[in-house]
Amino acid sequence: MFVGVPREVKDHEYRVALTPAGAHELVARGHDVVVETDAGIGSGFSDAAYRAVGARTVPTAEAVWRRADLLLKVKEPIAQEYSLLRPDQVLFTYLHLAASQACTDAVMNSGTTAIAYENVRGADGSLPLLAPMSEVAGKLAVQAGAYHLMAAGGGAGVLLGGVPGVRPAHVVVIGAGVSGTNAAAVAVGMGARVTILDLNIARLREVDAQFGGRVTTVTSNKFELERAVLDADMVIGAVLVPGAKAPKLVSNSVVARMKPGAVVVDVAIDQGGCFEASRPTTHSDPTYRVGNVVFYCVANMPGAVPHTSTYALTNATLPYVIALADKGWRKACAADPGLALGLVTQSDARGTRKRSRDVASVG
Ligand SMILES: NC(=O)C1=CN([C@@H]2O[C@H](COP(=O)(O)OP(=O)(O)OC[C@H]3O[C@@H](n4cnc5c(N)ncnc54)[C@H](O)[C@@H]3O)[C@@H](O)[C@H]2O)C=CC1
Ligand SMILES: CC(=O)C(=O)O
Ligand SMILES: [Mg+2]
Repeated sequence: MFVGVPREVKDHEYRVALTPAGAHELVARGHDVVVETDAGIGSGFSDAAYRAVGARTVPTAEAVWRRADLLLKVKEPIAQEYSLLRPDQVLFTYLHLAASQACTDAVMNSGTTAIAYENVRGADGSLPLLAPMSEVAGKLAVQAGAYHLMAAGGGAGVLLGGVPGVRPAHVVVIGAGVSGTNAAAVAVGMGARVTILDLNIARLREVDAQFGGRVTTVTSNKFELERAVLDADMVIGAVLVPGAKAPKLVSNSVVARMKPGAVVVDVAIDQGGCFEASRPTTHSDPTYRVGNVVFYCVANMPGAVPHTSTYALTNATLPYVIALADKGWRKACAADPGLALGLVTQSDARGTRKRSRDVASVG
């Protein structure tokens, strides 16, 4: 099978979907690997490193998309890539269709068979291809939020950990899943006072045990959410309803009453964000203000630390890539129902059909 890896084109996106080690594995199994020139450079992999393991490098994205039976990406296709989507190809990448009608239309109309990383499930119901990037984004959320909480970063000028005699910042995390608990760990490590909210009490029990009482856990409801957000110096949005748009949990009227100079980091922005005022931003221009509150809503946060993120992502994706390349998507999905859950569009004799699960969630 021809496996293609184009260079990522989203703003400041330096990850790549396959490492030279992954290419080596595929070539050893008899597959042809085609990588766009400089696709790996942002993650520290030269073209020569890919060629050394038997992959070919080609100068244009068009050449990769044209040849590949299995097209590996990191981020969803953006407008300049829509015309490259085609039938008779399997696209394996993050898609986040619930947040983008334009991308949904492009993928559906192209006739491609698309499998979304973020929808693939492990046997235990976990999200094995989302988790590594949620770990990265959760940790980065506090790092980015702490920067923007400084006066020069647009925030109130509060040091996360405080100093003896001065209160630390209050960091509120909405969602106690993978990104939320990783954010809490870094915030605790930096000396902040941390509150974490979730609907899932069993999950809060685990978090309480994990942090030995160092984090305040609160069952999420409108009243408690408002109370926590109004007292926060930093709020991290880390909720997920898999396959659906993020629920809008914090209204503009609550934001208007937040502390001046508070910072919101809405990690859940790739599913639409959990604040009414959230809209996607880029690493080039990561923040905007809503009244006196700074919003940071970068939809590809892990792209900023590609030397970490590319390894973390491809460690998780490679077994699935191998299954898709060795067996083809139909047999691979039949053998692994968790992979089949990632299938969002499929090409058949009558054209592409959209799976109903995601149709419902496009808002
Ligand atoms: N911006 C970026 O660069 C990145 C964004 N993400 C996104 O971060 C979000 C979170 O992902 P994970 O942490 O992996 O999800 P997760 O599934 O591990 O955790 C989500 C948590 O949210 C909770 N939740 C759902 N609805 C809630 C509500 N109404 N109130 C309170 N809690 C609620 C769930 O019970 C769960 O514990 C996803 O949208 C994911 O795509 C992930 C990586 C990078
Ligand atoms: C999960 C995701 O969208 C990212 O890593 O950019
Ligand atoms: Mg994203």
